Amino acid sequence: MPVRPSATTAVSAPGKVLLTGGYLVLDRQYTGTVFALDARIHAVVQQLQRDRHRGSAQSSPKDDATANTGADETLENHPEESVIVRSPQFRDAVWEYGVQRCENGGGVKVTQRNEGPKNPFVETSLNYALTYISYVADSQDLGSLSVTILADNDYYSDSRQDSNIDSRSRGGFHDFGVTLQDAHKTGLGSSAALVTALVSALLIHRTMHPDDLIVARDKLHNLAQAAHCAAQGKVGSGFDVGAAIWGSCSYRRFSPSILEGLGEVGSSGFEERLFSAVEDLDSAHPWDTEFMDVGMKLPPGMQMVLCDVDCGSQTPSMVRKVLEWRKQNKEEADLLWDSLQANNEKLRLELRRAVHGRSDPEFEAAAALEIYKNVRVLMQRSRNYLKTMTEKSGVPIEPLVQSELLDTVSGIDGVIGGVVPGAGGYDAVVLLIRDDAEVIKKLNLLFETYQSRVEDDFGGKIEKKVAMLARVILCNLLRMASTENLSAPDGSDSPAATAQDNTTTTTTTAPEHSDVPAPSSSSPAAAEATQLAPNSTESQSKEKNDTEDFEDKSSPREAAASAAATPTPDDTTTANTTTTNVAAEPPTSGVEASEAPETTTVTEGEDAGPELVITLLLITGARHPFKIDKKYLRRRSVKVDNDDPFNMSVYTLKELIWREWRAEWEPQPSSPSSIRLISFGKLLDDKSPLSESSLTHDAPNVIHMTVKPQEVVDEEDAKGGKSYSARDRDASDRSPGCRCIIL
Ligand SMILES: Nc1ncnc2c1ncn2[C@@H]1O[C@H](COP(=O)(O)OP(=O)(O)O)[C@@H](O)[C@H]1O
Ligand SMILES: C[C@@](O)(CCOP(=O)(O)OP(=O)(O)O)CC(=O)O
Repeated sequence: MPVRPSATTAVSAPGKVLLTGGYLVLDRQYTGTVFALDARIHAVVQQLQRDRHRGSAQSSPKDDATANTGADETLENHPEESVIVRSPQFRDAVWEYGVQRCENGGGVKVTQRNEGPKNPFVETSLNYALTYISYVADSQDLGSLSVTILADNDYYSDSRQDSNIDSRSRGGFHDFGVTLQDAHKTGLGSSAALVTALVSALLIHRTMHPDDLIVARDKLHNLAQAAHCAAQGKVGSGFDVGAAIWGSCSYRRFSPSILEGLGEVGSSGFEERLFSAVEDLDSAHPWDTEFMDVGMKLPPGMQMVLCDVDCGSQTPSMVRKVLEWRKQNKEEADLLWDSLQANNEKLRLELRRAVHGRSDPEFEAAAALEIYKNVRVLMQRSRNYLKTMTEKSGVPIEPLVQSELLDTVSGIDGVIGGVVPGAGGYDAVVLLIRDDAEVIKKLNLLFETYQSRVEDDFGGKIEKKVAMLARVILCNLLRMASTENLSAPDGSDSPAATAQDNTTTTTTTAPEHSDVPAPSSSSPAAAEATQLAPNSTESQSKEKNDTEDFEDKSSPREAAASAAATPTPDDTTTANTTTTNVAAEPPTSGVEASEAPETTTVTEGEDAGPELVITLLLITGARHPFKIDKKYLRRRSVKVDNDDPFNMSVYTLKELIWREWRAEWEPQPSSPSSIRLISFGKLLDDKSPLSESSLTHDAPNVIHMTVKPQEVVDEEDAKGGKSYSARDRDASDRSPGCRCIIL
């Protein structure tokens, strides 16, 4: 019996640090400033194959993940569908689920088969993602799946760090040597990144093509929020899931009512309610999350350092207590909340001023110094308000031991300021420092011998300090990469390693980007690439005018686009000391610098006329600016009414792009019609004039560009331009291949 290789989909999502806005952000009246970090959680989903002739399922030798898990993944033992989830960095971290469909539209529910502790975040993610998938897919055959979760090392304090320093510096995934329950979290938001990566991987695996991830971000956000909220007991604002999808931003939460009526998985009609929530179809409760200043970064010359104090705090119980106090002391609390919000906003704007100022050559050193001074003062004020909140609510938000630590580090030359991030407590402190190795050295020296001397007001203790880092990610633009980086600790026979094998195999068919596995030309994969965006789920999703709500007109999509330089996972694990540098600006993709916009000097006296400025964003993350005006058009003999580029059709724009194709991009397609342009989540239609799209005159317009693989074009041609729907396929029909998307 032939054994077919499995498809593999890998998605990773970043962790977060809520610099300011803890507790405030739970209320829609206020916002939180969140930075996405270079520590990521990766979810690798593999299809396990079913032998239809015998009615049983079978995994290929490469798929067989039983070797080091103790779980029996041979599907012959489980004729019904099953999902096996493993976290190979932890002991006994295997969850084996049977999959059932509930009556009366109750959705899909998984039931843990093996003994051992439950994992509510994994279980809820599976329930929500599989319910959604089975609802939108015509085929009811979900197939059986193997899922591997891998977390970048900074998510957990490693008690065996010294002995593992080599593996840390190698950047591999640690084997933490303990159960998940015994692992010490560092507060980077493991559950939010896990849920986001997992539901996204599952959805992409079964319902969409990776290219469509860009346009599906809202949907993935909604599903991840719903799943995380349910698993977490509905206490959070969702800023962590928001950052996992959109990256660093100023976040305003969604109205809780959006998810209130969802009910439990299994309850009658759950699948329809979930679908409606994910697709944003309920006009009475539209999604109203706001992501402002997306792609926010730190000023050049500034770094962010997270110091893990390895103690831990219970955020949900702290939240409950603070909210209770606020309820009982409304006036006083409102005053405090308003003052803190105003201060936090000032801090954000000051950082922003520094970012924009420093990139201007006219910006003077004196101005930079003034901004740093202001940042320091504002961070100190933020701390004062949090201290008041601590005293009033009786919750250890900034307890004395943390105050002592922050005061001590603030005394170091080069430390601009520090706060307790998020809910505060004994998790971590976050510092803004001068981007200088000397400062890091001094911090490391301090931490080596640091001893707390105060008696804590809540009885807490700092037993141990690990200064550890997270580089701030500008934003989390869709990225495709190979899963080669995803090798589980020592696990050559783990699913992650299997994914690597598959990738290697698959990438041999990839003509251009070694990190973008191309579909095999002989497989239906090529068809997958074209069919998904316009299908049911996408077309039903409500199109938002992103710019409307955003303070500085930087919509998630625009800003996602501007984050072309998002580091790939291999950039993310370079820590080689206990303190890692936080780069203020991640390395750029290298294309941008050499690509100055086309400049067009207009003859004196001649009006340059309307001008269309575009930043073309490639799937690799590279950006290319275009400025199209009268002169540009004339030089290329392109005739357009009134020489107005907005009167060009989308197809003419494609032709221009095609004519100016860059060698460093992916291979030039055989015709402009293979180019797909996406603006504000909408595929631009060839025939429409640009004036009918959402492009504006007064800002660079970010347009995402993807190229249809040649096999797709050939297949479409053969079929008279028609592609079949993803819904028409079932699990086993999916093509072999491997894809990895970094959110
Ligand atoms: N690597 C992992 N593999 C599987 N589940 C994980 C992993 N990391 C975290 N989780 C899940 O997330 C939970 C921690 O979530 P939570 O308490 O909200 O902490 P955090 O603040 O890190 O999000 C764990 O109990 C587990 O259910
Ligand atoms: C209190 C909060 O406003 C911020 C909590 O931030 P943390 O970064 O402390 O979150 P956890 O990783 O879940 O502990 C709650 C919220 O907004 O969800």
